[in-house]
Parts: sequence; structure tokens; C-alpha cells
Amino acid sequence: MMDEMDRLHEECGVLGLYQPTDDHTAELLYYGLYALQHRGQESAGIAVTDGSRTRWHKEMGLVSEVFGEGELKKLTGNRGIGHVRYSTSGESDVENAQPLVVRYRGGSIAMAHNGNLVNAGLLRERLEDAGVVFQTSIDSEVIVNLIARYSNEGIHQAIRRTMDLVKGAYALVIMNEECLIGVRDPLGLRPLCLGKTETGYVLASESCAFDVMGAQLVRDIEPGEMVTITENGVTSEMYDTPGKRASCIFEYIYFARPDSVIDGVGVYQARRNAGRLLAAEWPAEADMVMAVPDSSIPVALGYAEASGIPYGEGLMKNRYIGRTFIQPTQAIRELAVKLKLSPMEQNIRGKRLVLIDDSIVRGTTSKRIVETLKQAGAKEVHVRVSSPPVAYSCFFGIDTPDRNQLIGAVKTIDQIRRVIGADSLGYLSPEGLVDSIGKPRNQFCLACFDGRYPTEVPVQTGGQAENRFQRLEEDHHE
Ligand SMILES: O=P(O)(O)OC[C@H]1O[C@H](OP(=O)(O)OP(=O)(O)O)[C@H](O)[C@@H]1O
Ligand SMILES: NC(=O)CC[C@H](N)C(=O)O
Ligand SMILES: [Mg+2]
Repeated sequence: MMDEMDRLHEECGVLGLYQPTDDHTAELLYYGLYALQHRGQESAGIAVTDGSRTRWHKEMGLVSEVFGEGELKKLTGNRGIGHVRYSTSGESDVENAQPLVVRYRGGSIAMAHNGNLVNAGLLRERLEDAGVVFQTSIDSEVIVNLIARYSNEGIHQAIRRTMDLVKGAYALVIMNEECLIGVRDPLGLRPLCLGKTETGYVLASESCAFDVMGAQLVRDIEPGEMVTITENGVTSEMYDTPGKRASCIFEYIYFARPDSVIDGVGVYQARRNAGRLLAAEWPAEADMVMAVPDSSIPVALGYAEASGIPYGEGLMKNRYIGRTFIQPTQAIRELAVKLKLSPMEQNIRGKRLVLIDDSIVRGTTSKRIVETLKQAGAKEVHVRVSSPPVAYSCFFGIDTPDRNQLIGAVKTIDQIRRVIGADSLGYLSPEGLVDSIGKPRNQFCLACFDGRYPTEVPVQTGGQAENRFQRLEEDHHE
């Protein structure tokens, strides 16, 4: 289970580094993972190889908790991969921590995965029927297992064959004794980009990892592309023919760090634009525009700019709350919420506020915050959200719960307004959201808002996968 103090909806972060020599490989990966920590706080891991031996360390917890000097020193080699996890398939357990490392025919393959497969259940069942024993309960193990299975055909052919079988969302970093490989799913659902250091190359979920590793963004990996990094540099091939693209729009809304650039678009700018468009769609009579920190700050700045209403700070976020925070009783839990976000009474009292958040999923955050602001003396709270109502489950990696837990799926906008206690409520339209990024709508997956899933409904069997499949069918409006 994730901790109340962590982010509520996440993605994993993946990272890879290839250098000619072991020049602080493990430390650089450690710094890079630090910069990707917002993508997952459940477990962290690094695997490094010197070409003959692969060593790894992974544990539950934040990057700073999992690695000390001792662990990093043991990870010697000139290339490695790393992962921070937010579980989407399989328990939040050390067994399921990544990178996954498998040994086969005297070699090894290490892999880290961001995303979620929609046909992992079926593939796993088939492999189990063929005698394969799984060590974890995650979809990612199906991928690495298939790659190892086909590896006698060479790593590239093994990946091509595996990608033919797996369906869904994946950004992968894969490493064997020879090379480092990055793979992005054919729809480009999950992000992955390439950076260059003075001597080597980096692959990362988000470009915000590059700066701290001394790397510069080179480009994004294309949907359906596989890039290979060796001592001779970078080579690329399309393992799938470019077709429909469906990049996850939630990366721009909430997942990504604002200093990242995804598919050529700066996340900060997209959020600021969303704020401006939100002000045009949903104006309000108010004295101050404020954000639910941190992801909505650029949105609130954009809203203030376009509306002429001054921006101010109404909530202080305590950045020092770790995962280990103990919450034994309900009363303490409620206090704990205030510990994460405390109202700044001096800025709020007697004011009509525009409260900006990037999304409403279950509605818990907005409800608590409106309550807190009113207790602190706010006269009116007008909630403005920089995305449409989340009304459909995501099957590609966002941890959005069963549809009946999504407040946007079960209630009208006016009902939501009443539940969260707001004086008015306005959501950015899908058109406004797409315009904020500045690319055509057909480049994105907006399934969590409109239920139009970008993939065929796959055949699924078994446990969780089966439930997911049924929901996918129910949700499929084409
Ligand atoms: O309607 P809900 O189910 O409460 O979810 C929506 C909230 O979750 C996210 O914030 P989160 O607290 O996860 O992280 P943040 O502090 O980085 O914004 C998002 O920014 C919303 O504030
Ligand atoms: N959030 C993610 O990208 C999760 C990756 C993988 N499905 C897991 O559960 O570990
Ligand atoms: Mg938030």
C-alpha cells in the first residue's frame, strides 16, 4: 500500500547510462533517480554491469533510503539502469522491485519498465503452461522473460519478437553484457528520451534527470523505436511501423516535473498555457488565485496572468514528510494532512479565492483543501481544474481506481461541486487541454477523460488481468 504522504497517482521512472569507463556510473544513476523520484516512491533499484558481471541493489523506499555509499560502491561497471516504482500490476513488495535481472545461457539481461501491459495475464499463463516459473507478480517480468527466451536469436531479434507479443504501454531500458537499449511502445503512451554526457549517453523517462547527470537532451525516442547504445555510439531502428500516436496527456497535466521537455514540449509552459485557457473558459470574481502545490503552481500563474487576479500563496507544503510517517489513528491522519499542506491564514482570511488544481480523481484532495481554506477564513472558494473530469479507468499505467471510485464517473459536475464544498467549479475542456500543449488532439491518449482507448481490446485471462479486461470492454466506447 502506498503511504498517505506520497503522491496519489504515479508512473514509474526508468533510467539508463552508458559510458566508456566506470566514471561514477552508480552515483550518476543515483542522482538521476533522485530527479525522477516524483514518478514513484515505493521502491528504487540500480543494476550496473562491467560487461562480465551484473550487480544490483533494490529495496523498498525512496532513493535516499535505499542507497548509501556502501551500496553504490559495490555497483561497479561502465553502464547501468535504474528504476523508481509506483506499482500498477503486482503488489508493492520488494520482490516486485525493479530493475529485474535474469540470467540465461551464461549471460544476463537487466530491464526496467515504466507502463502497464494489457495482455500480461494471457502471456504469463501461456508461459506458465510452457513450464516457466515467475519470481514476481508484475507484468514487467513477462517482457524480460520473453526476451530471455528468444535471446539465442540475438538481443535485437529477441526484443522485436517480444514487442510483437506484448500490448499496452511501455518505456523500457534493457541492458546485457554488450549494450544498453531503450524501447518505447508503438503508441508512444509512455515517454522516454535520450541525452548525451561528455563521454556517454543517458536514457530517461524525463529530461529532468539529465541536468543532474551532466547530460543534455538529444531527442525523444519515437513510438515504436528501439535505440541501442554501445561503445560505437547510438543506433536506431523502428521495430514497429509508425502509425497512430497516443501519448499520455496526463504526463503534461500532472506526472512530469515542470522542468522536463516531453516530445518537444516544455511541461511548465504547457501548464501555464492551461491556466490561461482555464481563465478564459471559467472566469471567476475573486481576490486571489492560488494553487494546490506543487503541480498546479504554473497553472495558477497562468490563470492569474490571464484573469488579472493576483496570484498568492494560500497553502504551505511541507517537503520533509517521508514515507515512514506513522499514522495510527484517524485523528492523527487528519492532522497529518495539515502537516503536508497547511493553510496560510494571513493570506486567506476574508478573501474570495480561486483554487487551482491539476486534476480531480477521487475528489479527496479538493474536498480536504476547500474545507481547510474555509476553516482558515476564506470567504469563497472557486475551484478550477486544469483537466477535464477523470471519468474512465486507465489501463496504461496511471493508477486511477475502479470507475466507481472516480468522482467524475459517478457524479455530475454540480454534484462534485457540492461534495467538495466549492462555491463554483470549472474544469478545462479537452480542447483547451490539447491547445495548452499545442499539438493536434490525435497525437494524445485522452481515454481517462473520454473513454476512447487507443488499443484493441486484448484477450485476457486470470485474476487481476481478467477484471481489467472486463472493465476495458465496458469502458470501450468507440
Ligand atoms: O482527487 P484526488 O484523488 O485527491 O487526486 C487528485 C490530486 O492528486 C494529485 O496530487 P498529489 O497529492 O498526488 O501530488 P502533488 O502534491 O504532487 O500534487 C493531483 O495533483 C491532485 O491534487
Ligand atoms: N508505474 C509503472 O510504470 C509500473 C511498472 C510495472 N507495471 C510495475 O508494476 O512495476
Ligand atoms: Mg496535487
